[in-house]
Amino acid sequence: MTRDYSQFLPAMGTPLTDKPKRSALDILGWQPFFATQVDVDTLTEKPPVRVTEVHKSGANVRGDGFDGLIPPGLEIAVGDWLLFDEALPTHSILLDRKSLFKRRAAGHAKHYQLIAANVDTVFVVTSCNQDFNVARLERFIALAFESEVAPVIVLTKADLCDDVERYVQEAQTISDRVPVIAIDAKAGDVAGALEDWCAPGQTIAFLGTSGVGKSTLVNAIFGSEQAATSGIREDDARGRHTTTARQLHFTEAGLGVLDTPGMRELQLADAEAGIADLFSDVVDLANQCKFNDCAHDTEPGCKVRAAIDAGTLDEARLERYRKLAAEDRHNTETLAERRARQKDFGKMIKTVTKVHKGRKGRR
Ligand SMILES: Nc1nc2c(ncn2[C@@H]2O[C@H](COP(=O)(O)OP(=O)(O)OP(=O)(O)O)[C@@H](O)[C@H]2O)c(=O)[nH]1
Ligand SMILES: [Zn+2]
Repeated sequence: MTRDYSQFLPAMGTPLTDKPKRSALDILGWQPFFATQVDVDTLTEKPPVRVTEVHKSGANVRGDGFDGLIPPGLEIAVGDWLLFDEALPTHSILLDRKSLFKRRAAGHAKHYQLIAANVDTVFVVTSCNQDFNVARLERFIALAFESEVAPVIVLTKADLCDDVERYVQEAQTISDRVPVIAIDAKAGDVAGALEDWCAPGQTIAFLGTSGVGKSTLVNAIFGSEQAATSGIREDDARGRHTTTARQLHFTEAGLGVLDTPGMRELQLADAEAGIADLFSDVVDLANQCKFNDCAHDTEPGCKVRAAIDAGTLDEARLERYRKLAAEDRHNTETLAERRARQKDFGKMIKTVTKVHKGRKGRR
């Protein structure tokens, strides 16, 4: 008997070691973090779906063999995972988020707009030119830390710069937890440079000011697929208005790419933990100062000053930390809180003036 071994042999042109096939859910970014929140019975009853678009009129969700709209009513962000209740979609269960970008809603109340959930990596993009600004990079990185998303600094336009290494080195001083990549986003090997963070099942997003090359990077990642993707968006195949939609696109391999206008307007607010995380060296020193309310100015026993004098802490960095923390406090305060503080301050001034006058009178 002659057995047919051909099935064990690689077909022409395919690699010898075929990678295991990924499930539809894996390709949508299903990870152990989510799987451990569900038991098998629930999984079959309420299959997981990922939110790929959020509109005023509802959300688009995708799962294994499912791609459709659900009505509004759930507090969800693009990137969220739901245990889908097909009969009563608004009774779907929201799974715990790995990460969340949110934004202060307009108005005065402490209300948030959810921008994107379950992003794994955010590329903080700037260029090797006058756009490069350490304080701005720190702002974006503090935001990423606050949102529990791992940041990577991408320096574009390396092809137009004579001294790329200087930019790379300066970016590397920001945090030893943030990798730095310099690249020509237009003609370089973008997929290769970013591959460590772009495995199938991962979800990525981009932060950066206008013109630094975010779209160029996204186009490079999608390659020839992009034409089809943007074609659907522009034609608005389902007859909906999609310009302000928050969308999550997937490459054929299963990399989730978040393309949402809101990401570009992210403010620094409620980012105290993220800032403390990025400047943990300064915070640690400040905690060792002799006085709890040390202003790190001329106080005796100030560890921050001592570090500056010893050359282990950069004075400019301390100043940037102060500014960032102040910006965060300012944005975090509601208008009512600000008024109350100003009123308190006004009262204090009055009291101080009174006391002062009283003292004068006694003399
Ligand atoms: N030479 C060169 N040009 C680049 C590079 N990256 C981006 N560009 C160019 O810079 C311009 C702006 O790039 P975009 O990708 O549109 O920038 P963006 O960050 O998406 O800008 P917004 O959409 O306004 O937020 C385009 O003309 C790109 O071709 C690069 O690495 N090298
Ligand atoms: Zn101090």
